[in-house]
Amino acid sequence: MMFEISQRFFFDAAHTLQREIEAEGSRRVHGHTYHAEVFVQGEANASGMVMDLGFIRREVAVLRESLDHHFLDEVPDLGTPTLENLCAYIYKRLKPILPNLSAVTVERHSIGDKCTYRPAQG
Ligand SMILES: Nc1nc2c(c(=O)[nH]1)N=C([C@H](O)[C@H](O)COP(=O)(O)OP(=O)(O)OP(=O)(O)O)CN2
Ligand SMILES: [Zn+2]
Repeated sequence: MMFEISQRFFFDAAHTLQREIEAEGSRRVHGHTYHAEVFVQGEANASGMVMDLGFIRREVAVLRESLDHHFLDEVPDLGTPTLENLCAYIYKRLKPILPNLSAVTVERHSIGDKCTYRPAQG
């Protein structure tokens, strides 16, 4: 049987964003609380687990340090601090440690924005 387990976390960070609409506030330095979730797929092993969620939580905590209370415009390898690039950044950081990482979501609850990155199969 195939399962998908996940771990949620949040981080607070500042950024600027150049936009064609609603541009004024976005281009000034401002902050958000981002809510992220990482998903790992697989069969359950002899212990009845796809993977110990404690292991995922530990790796997420290390990754979180690179984002929480940071100015996202200056985070190396992130690029323009959009939800899309945050998903890609988290995926690229965790994939080598979590080979069965199947998706990453990042959202801003305050405004209802959400992005999901799920790599193409194959
Ligand atoms: N495809 C995307 N579109 C937009 C993104 C994105 O990441 N990907 N991001 C934004 C803005 O950052 C988002 O709408 C928030 O706007 P912002 O000016 O940063 O803040 P607000 O004051 O509008 O929201 P609060 O969270 O209430 O502060 C737009 N499009
Ligand atoms: Zn913003």
